[in-house]
Amino acid sequence: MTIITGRMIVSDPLHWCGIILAGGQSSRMGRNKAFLELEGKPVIEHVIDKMRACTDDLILITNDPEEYDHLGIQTACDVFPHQGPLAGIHAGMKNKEAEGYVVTACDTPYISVSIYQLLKASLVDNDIVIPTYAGRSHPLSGVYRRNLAQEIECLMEEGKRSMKALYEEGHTVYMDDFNGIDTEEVDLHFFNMNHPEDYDYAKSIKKRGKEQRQLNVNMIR
Ligand SMILES: Nc1nc2c(ncn2[C@@H]2O[C@H](COP(=O)(O)OP(=O)(O)OP(=O)(O)O)[C@@H](O)[C@H]2O)c(=O)[nH]1
Repeated sequence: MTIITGRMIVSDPLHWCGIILAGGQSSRMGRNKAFLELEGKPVIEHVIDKMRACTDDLILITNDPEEYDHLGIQTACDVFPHQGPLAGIHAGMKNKEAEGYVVTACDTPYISVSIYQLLKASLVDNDIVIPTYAGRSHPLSGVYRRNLAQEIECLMEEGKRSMKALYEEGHTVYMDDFNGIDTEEVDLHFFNMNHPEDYDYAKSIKKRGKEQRQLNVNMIR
């Protein structure tokens, strides 16, 4: 894949697959978060569009694949159902061959292609690159190397579901400097929707003018 940065075009040696995690319960939202409408289309379509712009291939991991048929992208089910996001990453790696994986949740309408490009560029000498923001690490916005697939399978078999357990299995680095990316774009990248109020907030973001927007950090993961 070719990456266009602010100043130059660089050739990316890795083949990248995007893994969209959509196997959760959406219990706090009370309905499937992926299909909430924002700006005339469901959140999942916003996510797919952004992921297409920074990967060579895509897979969506859900336990209800028929619901996503009409989107025209490959889907697969968790091999370890209802075990959380790490199981979704496992299923993505199992079903799609790639050298690097870009992960996202299905409830993040405003993810930033530029942030993912920075994370990808940092994977070269590492196995995992995790962004940190507002004092927290965000593994569901991370990038991962294929060589972790076996370790993830072992963790799942041992019933270890924590993303942090995975960090110890490879060379993990954290990124908190988003190098020239607009602060609002960074804020929005880490915005996700868990509760109906988060959805209301998401709808209000684009209605308000840029200068009036004040992202409520408490609403971020
Ligand atoms: N494939 C897969 N994805 C999951 C699983 N659990 C959560 N996710 C996804 O991970 C992301 C973050 O999930 P959460 O918001 O923490 O959990 P959720 O189950 O979607 O929502 P709640 O039921 O309200 O906790 C979402 O995109 C979920 O769809 C799982 O077991 N398998």
